[in-house]
Formats: sequence, structure tokens, C-alpha cells
Amino acid sequence: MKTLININRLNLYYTQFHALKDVSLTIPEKAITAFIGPSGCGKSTLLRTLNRMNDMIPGTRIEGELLINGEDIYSSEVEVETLRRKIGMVFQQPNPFPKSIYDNVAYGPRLHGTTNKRELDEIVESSLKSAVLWNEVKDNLKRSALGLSGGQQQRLCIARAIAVNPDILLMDEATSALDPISTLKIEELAQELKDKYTIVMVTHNMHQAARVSHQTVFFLNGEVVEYAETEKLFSNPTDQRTEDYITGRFG
Ligand SMILES: Nc1ncnc2c1ncn2[C@@H]1O[C@H](COP(=O)(O)OP(=O)(O)OP(=O)(O)O)[C@@H](O)[C@H]1O
Repeated sequence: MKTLININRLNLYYTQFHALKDVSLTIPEKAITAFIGPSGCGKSTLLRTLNRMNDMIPGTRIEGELLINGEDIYSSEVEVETLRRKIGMVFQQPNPFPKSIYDNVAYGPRLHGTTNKRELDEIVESSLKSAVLWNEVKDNLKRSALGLSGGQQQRLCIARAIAVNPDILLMDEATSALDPISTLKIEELAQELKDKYTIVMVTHNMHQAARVSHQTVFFLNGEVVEYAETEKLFSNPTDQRTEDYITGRFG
């Protein structure tokens, strides 16, 4: 499997607080990588370094190297806007815009200069189909996105993210606010999307990581304790701390 993301000795500080400690990690292309670990261990922080969302938090300092496709995304030549266009993100709480379903999905393509109605129609349809939402909304595209259920809203947010054709999809506990059936739908959707996108997901739910991911990364106190193919990490972890965590002895 080809490596897409290469992280070398990454350290991140929130002012004085050392939140990521010497993190080294590779993330394979077109597969799902799950970040697990107890609350506050740095999962979301590392996820946010991948699209430079942490840049927006004052006092954040980063050392080390983070390569995507061989390019250091923290180099001064990288334009953050261009980088973020290639990296979609879905959050814990579905956050559709207070606009129609259609306008939510068309938002990114319009921002990037697509104005042709037929082209936009096609992008909206194909993105909603990819997000397995099309059949539920195709007759109501002009309705407000806020009228959808939580699970539908989250699939709409995924459609919105993929409408600009990113390389990477980041999911930060994207199912933790959803009911079990909606959660299952998003998990199934992630399985389908991984053939086209590299997915990195933070999850509180170890079973979810075990169910859907190819690779799992276990964090503790800002460090990566261990990362491995999911099957290996859950059946035969190398580190005692991983074993303690996955068997429920802490966290
Ligand atoms: N903006 C910030 N300023 C200062 N400290 C922060 C900031 N964001 C996060 N932290 C701290 O950094 C550490 C890692 O936080 P992070 O949100 O990455 O953990 P997490 O593993 O994703 O946790 P959770 O599972 O609870 O979301 C925590 O101790 C947190 O308090």
C-alpha cells in the first residue's frame, strides 16, 4: 500500500503545553486510518495538523516534518487555501450551512469558480450519490438542509466535503453525535469512500476503529504508543499500554 502521509518527529505546543510529542507515523493512501486513545491524548490535535487547522489557534507552535505526497505542508511555499482544498473535513456535530441541500453541496465548487448550472447539477448529484444520500433528497434539493435528520445532515456534510474532489477526508468523531443506525450508515459510507479517498478518522469508539479501519494508531499523553494494521493492533499489540487500553483496563 502506498504511503500518502509521512510524519516525522512532529512536536506541537499550545503555548507552553506540549500536546504532541515526537510523533512519527505513516498513513497509507486510499485506506482508512483510525486514531484511538483516551480523552485529551492528542488525536484531534494531530488530525488538525494535517490540514493546518491548528494555524488558527494562537500560540500554537510546530516542530518536525509533515509530508503529504512528499511535500512538506508546513514549508513557507505552501498555500494553506490550496492545501485545504485537497483535504475535506467532517466534524462531530453535523454543521450544514443554513441553505438548501443543493446549495450546501454546490458551495465549494462555486467558491472555486464553477458557475455552469449543468456542471453544478452533475457535481451535486454525484456527490450526493457518493454520500448515499441522493435517493432520500433528490426530490427536495431546494429544501433547507437544517430540516434533515442528524444522520442525513452528516452525510450531507460528507457530500459537501467530497464535492470539491479532495484527496483526503478527515473525520473528527463524525458519528459520536449520531444514533446507531446513522452511525452504521456512515461507517458503510466510509468503507465505500476509501476506494477514492484517503480517510483519517478520530474515534472514541474502539469497536468502530476495529470495524472499519485498515490501520489504527493508539495515542497516550500526546505520544503515539503504537500503530499497526488494525487486525494486528487489536489481536496482538506490541506494547503493554496498547493491550491495557484495548482490553478496557484504562480510558
Ligand atoms: N486550543 C488549545 N489550547 C490549549 N490546549 C489545548 C487546545 N486544544 C487542545 N488542547 C489540549 O491538548 C491536549 C490534546 O487535546 P486533543 O483535543 O487533541 O485530544 P483528543 O485526544 O482529541 O481528546 P478528545 O478525545 O477528548 O477529543 C489536551 O490536553 C487538550 O486539553
